Amino acid sequence: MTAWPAPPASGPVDAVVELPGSKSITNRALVLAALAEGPSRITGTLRSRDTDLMLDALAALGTGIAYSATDPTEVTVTPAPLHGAEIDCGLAGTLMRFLPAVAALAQGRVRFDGDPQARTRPMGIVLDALRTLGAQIDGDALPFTVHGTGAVDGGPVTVDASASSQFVSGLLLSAARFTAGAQITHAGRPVPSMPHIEMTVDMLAVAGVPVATATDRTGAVTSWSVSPGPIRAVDWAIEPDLSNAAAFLAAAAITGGTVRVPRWPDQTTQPGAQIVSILEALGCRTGRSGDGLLTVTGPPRLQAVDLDLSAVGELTPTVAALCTVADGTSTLSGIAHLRGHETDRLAALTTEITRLGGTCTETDDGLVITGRRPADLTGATWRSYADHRMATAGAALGLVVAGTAIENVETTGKTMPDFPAMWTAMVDGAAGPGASAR
Ligand SMILES: O=C(O)C1=C[C@@H](OP(=O)(O)O)[C@@H](O)[C@H](O)C1
Ligand SMILES: C=C(OP(=O)(O)O)C(=O)O
Repeated sequence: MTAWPAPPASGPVDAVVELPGSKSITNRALVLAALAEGPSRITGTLRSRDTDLMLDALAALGTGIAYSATDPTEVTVTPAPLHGAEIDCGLAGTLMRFLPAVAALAQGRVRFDGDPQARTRPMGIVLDALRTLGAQIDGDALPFTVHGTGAVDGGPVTVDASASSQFVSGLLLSAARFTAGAQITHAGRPVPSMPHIEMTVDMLAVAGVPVATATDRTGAVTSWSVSPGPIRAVDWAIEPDLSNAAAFLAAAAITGGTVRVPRWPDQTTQPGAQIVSILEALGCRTGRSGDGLLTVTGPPRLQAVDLDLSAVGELTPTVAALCTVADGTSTLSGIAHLRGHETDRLAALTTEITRLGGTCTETDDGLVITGRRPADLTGATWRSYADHRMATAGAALGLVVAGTAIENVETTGKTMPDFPAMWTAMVDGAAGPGASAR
């Protein structure tokens, strides 16, 4: 595979970028639809590797999946009795953490596996929790097998979700279908990516499943309780993916240009929405018009930031790329759990930023990055580590560091159907599916 020469920006970019649907909302909607009382129609479905693997997995388990003949983002999901299957999780956290509970509700043997890198992602906690709730499972990491009996007892369970919020979301999504529901208590260091649990709770509420929560002394939610009951069928309209939007908005920030994203939701549980305040802290101007058009304009020089990214860890590669060229030393903290993401993102970012001549060091729970002017950095081949967000972060630096090439840019297909074409269209106005230069 030859590396993709990241297009350099000849000046400030000026573009409108139309983003496909959210990975996190799509995969939650699909799971809820498969467990619902009747058929659900999903529009704006993200069609990418992570979501297509979810569609394939649910179909393999017996769920009816029908695609519109005219719109690939419109899918009708018809629940059916679930049976044994082979499930390929790829590298998707949302599959490996959301589907074991669904598999335990199936009748039959459900074998899970995924990419080589997926086998090292933390899984034991969610599998142990399911065993406590009555499921029979062989294994503690991918590959593992769930011996579904058609029912899960449910009840109280304590988990340490400090390595991933997905442990809690994965139990919550199926909990209403457990015989006794589930009462989940977190015990351990703080749970990262809390907005993603709020997204799960919010979507369950829309599907008629209330989640009762309780907080600890610091005010952090540490327990979630779901009573047994039906999951309502819902016609879901998926919002644009704001975490993927962040990569494109970074192009405005890093080139001193302007990028506009239509359909920016007014209210959302997507943590990616926080990129707006992060870009403001870096020195960008932002604005939102009444029709939902978000505009971000970059400054002549970005300024360093000191940010706790624990709630929005998936934005880290994008933010780290911007800090690499910001004026001053930035500290990004609260993100030790990124060592268990698609790759060890703290190590990967440190290695690749250093490769370009930047200064980045790892701390216990984050990164310290001393910015350089782009002219003081040197183009090189930026490695992706099969991580879509590493690839897009490298592309952002490639706008201003001539000679940057991205190894395995195809890995962006995990959550973006056609990133290279969209990115190129944003930079130079060539025809692309979702981006255009103004
Ligand atoms: O539930 C979800 O959709 C996600 C939760 C988060 O995982 P972690 O809590 O493991 O960071 C996030 O990083 C991931 O991209 C998507
Ligand atoms: C951590 C991420 O993905 P996953 O859903 O595979 O955990 C991500 O998309 O940044």
